Amino acid sequence: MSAAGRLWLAGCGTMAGAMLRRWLSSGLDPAAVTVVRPSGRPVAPGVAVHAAPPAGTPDLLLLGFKPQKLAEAAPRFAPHVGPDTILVSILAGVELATLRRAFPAAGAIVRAMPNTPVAIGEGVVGLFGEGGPEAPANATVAALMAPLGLVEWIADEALFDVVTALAGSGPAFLFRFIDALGAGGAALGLAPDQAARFALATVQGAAQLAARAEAPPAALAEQVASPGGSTRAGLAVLDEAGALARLVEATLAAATRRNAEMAQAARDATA
Ligand SMILES: NC(=O)C1=CN([C@@H]2O[C@H](COP(=O)(O)OP(=O)(O)OC[C@H]3O[C@@H](n4cnc5c(N)ncnc54)[C@H](OP(=O)(O)O)[C@@H]3O)[C@@H](O)[C@H]2O)C=CC1
Ligand SMILES: O=C(O)[C@@H]1CCC=N1
Repeated sequence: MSAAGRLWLAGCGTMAGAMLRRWLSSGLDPAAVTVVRPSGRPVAPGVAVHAAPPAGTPDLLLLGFKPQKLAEAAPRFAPHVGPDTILVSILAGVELATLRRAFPAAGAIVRAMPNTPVAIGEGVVGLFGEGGPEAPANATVAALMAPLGLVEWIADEALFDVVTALAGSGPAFLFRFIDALGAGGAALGLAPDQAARFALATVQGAAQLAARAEAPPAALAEQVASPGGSTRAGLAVLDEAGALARLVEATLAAATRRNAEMAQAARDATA
């Protein structure tokens, strides 16, 4: 049995599957886990998989389906959620109030926003719960999330959509940057496969250096850019009229807006 007791995953696709992989590789007993997914596809040795909720009540139910599925799925799971069940939702956008309406009997509800690097214990998990970080259920959730990477509580639920854009979607934006770095090198004559390898290793090394350094990333950039040198010429392009900063802010703003739209759609669908 895990620290969270009997753990049910409602949906086990890309994101919940990544979380489960890390939990299992960090020692979670597969016998404590039940996955409910319409396809009934097997997940991992020892993990029970059902196409519909089986009899019983989990200690912790993780909602891992798409926000658009909430109205359809909630009535199927709600009868299995009681006052001793902690409900954890990774649904982008969907607010605590909507979840509480859909699962009125839940003992506690916590929103969690993970990202796919949790699969290797290098992810980010933002948390927001009904009772604040000190509520007993929230300590259980934080302990469950601990092996996944950086786990932090968010002070204000209104900011959860921004957390989702930055950390939840963030890996996709960085994967694009890795591709763009490689494609840029290839456009200037490098063999595409070599450019792709150099781009990935450069991003990996820079991220690890930044994570270990005491200096902030801006200072590390200055260390690379010799006065009058070539890096400075490249940075000038990224910095011209705040080009990169504006592009990234617009990217996060678009993703944040979409999270709010999905929240509204979930509110409407469950009203
Ligand atoms: N992908 C990501 O990087 C991130 C995703 N999220 C959130 O995670 C959630 C899942 O996204 P993602 O993993 O990408 O999506 P996937 O499409 O990969 O997985 C969706 C899962 O939901 C299951 N499912 C569909 N309908 C139901 C239902 N009625 N009851 C139970 N399970 C159902 C599917 O079952 P089956 O496998 O049988 O088809 C599948 O396992 C979303 O809410 C998203 O906002 C949050 C952070 C990051
Ligand atoms: O794209 C999505 O909607 C989800 C939210 C964060 C990452 N994937």
